[in-house]
Amino acid sequence: MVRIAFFGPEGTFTEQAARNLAGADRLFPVETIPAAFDAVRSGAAEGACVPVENSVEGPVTATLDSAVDGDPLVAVAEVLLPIRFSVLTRSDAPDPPRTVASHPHALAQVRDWLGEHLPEAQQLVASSTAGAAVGVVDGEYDAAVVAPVAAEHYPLRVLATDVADLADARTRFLLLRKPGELPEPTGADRTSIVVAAANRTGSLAGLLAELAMRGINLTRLDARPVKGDYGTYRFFFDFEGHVAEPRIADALAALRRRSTHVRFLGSHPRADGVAATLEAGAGNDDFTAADSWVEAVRKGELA
Ligand SMILES: O=C(O)C(=O)Cc1ccccc1
Repeated sequence: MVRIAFFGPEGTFTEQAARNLAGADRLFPVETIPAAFDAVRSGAAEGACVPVENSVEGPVTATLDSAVDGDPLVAVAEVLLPIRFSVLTRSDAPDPPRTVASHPHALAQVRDWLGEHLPEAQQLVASSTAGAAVGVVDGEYDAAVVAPVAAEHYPLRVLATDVADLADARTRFLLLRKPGELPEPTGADRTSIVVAAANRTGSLAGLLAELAMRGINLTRLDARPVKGDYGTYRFFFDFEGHVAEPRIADALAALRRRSTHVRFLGSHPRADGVAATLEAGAGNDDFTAADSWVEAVRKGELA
């Protein structure tokens, strides 16, 4: 049976995302995001579900760092979840709670709500939202900010539901596998890569120009420091399109010529189904026709 590791424990938003992507039967929790990657790398799981970015806090840095730190994995699917929180407490905890714990991305998304409703509670960082719920059960914290589904997993009292500072907060999650057959292009795809840019004038601009010239629309750009090499960065690019399409393949080849450190992180359908923007001359047929023209020139058939 295909087993899918998710960033747990049970009751995280990532579990909800993994259910949407792969069904509920074959999932198992691991404690950290790097452990989810390692489960696939070691063969303990065939896939892993991890959060990658949210609309309030931005990138999930543990996911970006895990994508470059070991053997390559690729994203084959994604899901976008609207994020609203519940706040859970133990029935014998102080009222109001003196401490409230959660994943840092969750705390960032309920800062105003906590300021208004639990202004005295000390905010503590937990490994995940559900990890915070476990901490409340164990008496480590008084309250936890969690995914609504966590209330089904842990014997805790619901203090509040539907909590969110921003009404349309969303998080995007990825399903990762070892490199292999890629998902078919759909016309509404996303490609992800990570590139090491040299520390010299214009090197990032040069990488971006390769995409812009080919009419490729960027959907995300994040920088992460290269550990142990102060002042150097890797750049994570997400852009519209699939590596099976000539403009994307052409751009990847150009990036590869500019930087020997390019890692392909996957081409897969977008969860929001938004079709790729196609500039005039950047379609598959345009590339095929242009290649045929060059071929004819080479053969001396055209001038
Ligand atoms: O901790 C969780 O439940 C996660 O899956 C990570 C996360 C945290 C906050 C919002 C969305 C995802």
